[in-house]
Amino acid sequence: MTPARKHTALPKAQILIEALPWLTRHNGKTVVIKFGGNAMVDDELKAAFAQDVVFLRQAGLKPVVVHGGGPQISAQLDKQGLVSEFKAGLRVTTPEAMDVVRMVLAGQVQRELVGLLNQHGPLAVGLTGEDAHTITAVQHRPTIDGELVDIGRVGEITAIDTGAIQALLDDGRIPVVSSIARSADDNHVYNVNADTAAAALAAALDAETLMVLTDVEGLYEDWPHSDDVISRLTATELEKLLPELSSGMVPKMQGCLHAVRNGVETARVIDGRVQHSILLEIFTDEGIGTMVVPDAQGES
Ligand SMILES: Nc1ncnc2c1ncn2[C@@H]1O[C@H](COP(=O)(O)OP(=O)(O)O)[C@@H](O)[C@H]1O
Ligand SMILES: CC(=O)N[C@@H](CCC(=O)OP(=O)(O)O)C(=O)O
Repeated sequence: MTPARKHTALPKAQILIEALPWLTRHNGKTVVIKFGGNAMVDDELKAAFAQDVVFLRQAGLKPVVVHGGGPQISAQLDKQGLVSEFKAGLRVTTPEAMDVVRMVLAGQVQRELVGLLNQHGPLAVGLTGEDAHTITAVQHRPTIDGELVDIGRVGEITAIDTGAIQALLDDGRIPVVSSIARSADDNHVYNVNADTAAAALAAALDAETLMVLTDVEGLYEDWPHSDDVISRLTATELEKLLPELSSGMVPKMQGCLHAVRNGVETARVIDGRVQHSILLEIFTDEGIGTMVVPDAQGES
């Protein structure tokens, strides 16, 4: 090897070797990654996301992707002249809107991500929560100002069957899940918030990590007045903060709390607009977003 090649090879080898403790720690572990619709900013970012997920798979982890698509659904509803309204952070979903939600999530967003992942080999398989009874739900009726409100075909998860996802993982595949659920009697399909679906899947799969990629750096301490990110908080600290949160952060942080209270070791909210944020989060010390951890033993 010429001295010049040695010069460039050494730093590369050092970078690889620095990842060794993380590779060892995460080997064989399941990681649920939620890719938010707002984080799917452009084609380059989506391609980088696919590379990261494939990298995790080739490094011996078991990634499961759950994707969102809120802005993409809103754009399609708009195009079809259907009104789009959110109550308690959830989309009011009429039967016509449900058709659009299903078409956009399963037919467009999921297909695109599966296609990007499969540019690296026959790895990704798409499914919705309807497939193999993966996600079962009942109609969700949120309480707003003390009253139960009907927001249409929005689902509250009652059961998760991890069989199909587990079989795909055992076969070395990367499941890509759309957040649509079925009712137990199979007469209805439901629109489920993708953060909620990702958290429920992470808990049911006994995942090591839930990673939520969004369009902010993490959970801001005093949003929208300051951009100080809370880098780490325990389940109890997060629980106290929940009533103060608004809009898209509510299902995200509720999901993180559910995950760490149900066996997931860490739940993280990170900036999906930063290329390769997943790799930084998993393989380095430079965690860049908000990390939620279970309470220390004896604390609650
Ligand atoms: N405390 C907070 N910290 C950060 N973002 C917040 C906070 N409270 C509300 N938000 C809003 O939540 C949004 C992220 O949620 P959402 O729009 O549902 O994204 P996604 O499509 O990734 O699920 C942010 O863009 C921000 O506008
Ligand atoms: C019930 C409900 O609100 N469902 C969401 C499902 C998609 C989603 O959650 O996408 P993001 O993660 O990109 O926000 C919706 O209809 O927008």
